[in-house]
Amino acid sequence: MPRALLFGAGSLGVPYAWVLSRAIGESNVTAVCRSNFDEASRNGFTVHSKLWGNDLKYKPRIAKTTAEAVQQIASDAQPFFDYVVVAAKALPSYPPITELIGPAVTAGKTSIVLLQNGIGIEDEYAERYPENPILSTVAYFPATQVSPGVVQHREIEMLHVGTYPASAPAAHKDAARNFVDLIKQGGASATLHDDVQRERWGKLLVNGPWNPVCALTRSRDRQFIDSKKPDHRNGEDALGFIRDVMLEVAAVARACGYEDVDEKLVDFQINRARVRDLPGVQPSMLADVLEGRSMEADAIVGNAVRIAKEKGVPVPMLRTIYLLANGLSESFSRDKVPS
Ligand SMILES: NC(=O)C1=CN([C@@H]2O[C@H](COP(=O)(O)OP(=O)(O)OC[C@H]3O[C@@H](n4cnc5c(N)ncnc54)[C@H](OP(=O)(O)O)[C@@H]3O)[C@@H](O)[C@H]2O)C=CC1
Ligand SMILES: CC(C)(CO)C(=O)C(=O)O
Repeated sequence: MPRALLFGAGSLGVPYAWVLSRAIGESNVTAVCRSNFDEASRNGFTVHSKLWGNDLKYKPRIAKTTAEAVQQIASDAQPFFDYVVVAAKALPSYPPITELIGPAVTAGKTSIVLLQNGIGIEDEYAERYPENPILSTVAYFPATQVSPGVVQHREIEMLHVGTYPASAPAAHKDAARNFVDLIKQGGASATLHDDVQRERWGKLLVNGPWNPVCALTRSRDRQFIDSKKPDHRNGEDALGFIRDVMLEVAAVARACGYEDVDEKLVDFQINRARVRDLPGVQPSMLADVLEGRSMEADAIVGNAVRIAKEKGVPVPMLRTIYLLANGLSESFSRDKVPS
């Protein structure tokens, strides 16, 4: 049976590790936990899902570090991990996540699965682990850890999976296919892509504007839409602004060769939020702001602004919300430094 290690046991990681535990058994899943270590060690995890059902409980192995996780399986018949699933936020840290997962990555054997939003996040893993399959994924899965080890999920579940880079060798392509099969065996939806970057850009249409705007306004998506409906006095409307930012992201995607990230896809993505019931979805960056935590400003917005600059695509609105979101995120770290 394959073995999987979860690094980042939070809103997204906990439900996907539940899916993996259904496919390979909870004893073959290990979760590295930080703030929810005590709770997870005592009671395991619980997922409440509008799609999969409430009170879904499971108890994988729990470790404080990847080194401890490796130690726990050292005397087993298969003493290595087939998958290291990274579902921590894509934030700069010291030491970096690429290094923290090191003890659990066996050269040529372990697939590193990036369960993270954003664009341009894979390079550091591909550089550090050139012999390992890097599986880049895009999750449509609105979820929030509501108390330690307990996650609430609503509305939609779909995982898009592909190798990084798209031109990876055949063995890496096989690893991506096997991972998709596991997710499906666990009862969730997954789609394999030859080039998953197109899906990353398609999702960035959503996260690029919604995550920072919801964080900056402390509003869920539908709440922000309702904050300013089209108005005869000044003609401004909140949803129209989001659409304009999405069009900037789409222009960058097209400059990278993804021609079908177009106005039609923008309208599809914008409609998903428009038809939601109040209060709407809480993007992960809003969850961070409400907890006073750093936000993925670079992974989700800054990298797109940088790529736009390289390609000569003007993105004035995206640049503005990037600088504001980055400033807000930095303020949380500043607050933590004793004066
Ligand atoms: N939430 C959502 O609805 C969705 C999120 N995403 C993306 O998924 C990724 C994960 O987001 P999300 O699940 O919301 O984030 P969360 O903050 O809910 O979870 C991240 C987890 O990673 C843990 N972690 C971070 N650093 C370390 C470390 N050094 N050692 C051990 N554990 C660590 C955190 O622990 P601690 O609690 O101690 O900080 C936390 O449990 C992000 O890229 C996000 O953009 C994508 C789609 C939907
Ligand atoms: C917007 C959402 C919830 C979509 O799944 C997401 O990706 C996030 O919270 O970062």
